[in-house]
Amino acid sequence: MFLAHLSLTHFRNYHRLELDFTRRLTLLQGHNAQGKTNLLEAIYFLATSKPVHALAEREVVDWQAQQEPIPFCRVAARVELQEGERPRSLELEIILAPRGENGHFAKQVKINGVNRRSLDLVGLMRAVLFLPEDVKLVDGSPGERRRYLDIALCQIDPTYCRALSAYQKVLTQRNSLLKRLREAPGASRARPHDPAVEAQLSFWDEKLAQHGSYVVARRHNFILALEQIARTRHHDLTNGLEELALQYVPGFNPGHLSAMEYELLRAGGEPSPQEWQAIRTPLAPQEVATHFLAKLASRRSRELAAGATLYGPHRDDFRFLANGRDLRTYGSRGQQRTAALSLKLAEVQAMTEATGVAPLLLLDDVMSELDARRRRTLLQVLDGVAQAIVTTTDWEDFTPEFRRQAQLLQVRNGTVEPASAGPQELEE
Ligand SMILES: Nc1ncnc2c1ncn2[C@@H]1O[C@H](COP(=O)(O)OP(=O)(O)OP(=O)(O)O)[C@@H](O)[C@H]1O
Repeated sequence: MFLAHLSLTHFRNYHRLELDFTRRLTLLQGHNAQGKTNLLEAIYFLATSKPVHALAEREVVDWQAQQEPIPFCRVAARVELQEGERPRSLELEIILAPRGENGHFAKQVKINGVNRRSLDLVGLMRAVLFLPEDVKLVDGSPGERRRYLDIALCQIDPTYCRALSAYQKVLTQRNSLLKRLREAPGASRARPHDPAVEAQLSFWDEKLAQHGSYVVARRHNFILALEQIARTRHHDLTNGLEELALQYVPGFNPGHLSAMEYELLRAGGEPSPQEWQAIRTPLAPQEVATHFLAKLASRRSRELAAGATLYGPHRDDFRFLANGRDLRTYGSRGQQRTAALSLKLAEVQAMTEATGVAPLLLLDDVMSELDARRRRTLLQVLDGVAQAIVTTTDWEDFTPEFRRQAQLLQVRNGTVEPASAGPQELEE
């Protein structure tokens, strides 16, 4: 995968940008608030069709352009998806509703000039993005971690993307049915045994289990694959001091654990080697579906009383453990950041193994937070990636050797120029 050209119009602080990428490694230098993150965000937006921050879609349109009668922004790229393949053009536009009609926008996707759905864009130009705030993956809410898994898996597996979207629709329908039933007069006494109610709920249970079981099995198996790679990365980054483990905590027991093992997992207890073995058993969707349906059937009264779906992948989470301790609770800021970086580096390899094509790696200001050893290890890792675009405020964060190999660009107030006067060492 090679991103050859990027074109931006009215994207955040880029009024207009045409930029060629000429090398495997690109280093973008700029002072604070010049547009380095925005440029990476634009590339990631095109790869995933999702803004970096949930619900931020309309915010990406340049503030100045928002004064125009029909404000819009456009991100386009020319990409070689496979080596030797003809480059494809990908294009994403956000068009805001005319002023006064607040909140509405349209999203338009074109692939090779032809209108397509947003979903068709996902998985073409695959990318992995690391931002300083990714520490939230470790210490933030479960929703942040689920969003991370969904974006990563959608880029790898279109079936996952469809199952997830179907699951979310079914969940909304099922929730509104449960809410209606709870609010109906005499609900708590009569409803659970009403055959019409039973039939309706069974219908939605089937659908929920059908789509949700694929989501659960895929998330579980993906975390197992990520863990294997992340453990090595983390071992290298921490000079062998920390052993990283990832622990998927599904919203119900999908069948690979005993009731006690599952309770221990949810409570965050320290598993024994045998329990770890059980936790790391791969899952098949059919097996998960059976357990999901049984859970829903046995908890029907509870869900009717709550008026909402209480079990399923919308309640999933996962944990980062270093030497057996949960980093969310016990990790220092630096430990949490390193664990998030290990995860992202693992994602690059997992994605390459799953699809046969290496994704684009986007690293925002990654060096400033790492100690000298971690920086050296990261540079070694970058040596092996297919294409990486990396930002920095300071050239000196990167070795002269790295800078010699990289395309050097300077970002200044929404413009990008080749770095004319390179750093001193390079001129020697
Ligand atoms: N929709 C928008 N329209 C115009 N400008 C925007 C928009 N959104 C953000 N900006 C501005 O873009 C500028 C550059 O932001 P960006 O996060 O890319 O900086 P950066 O170069 O990565 O800086 P730092 O090194 O501080 O992280 C900021 O001043 C920000 O206020």
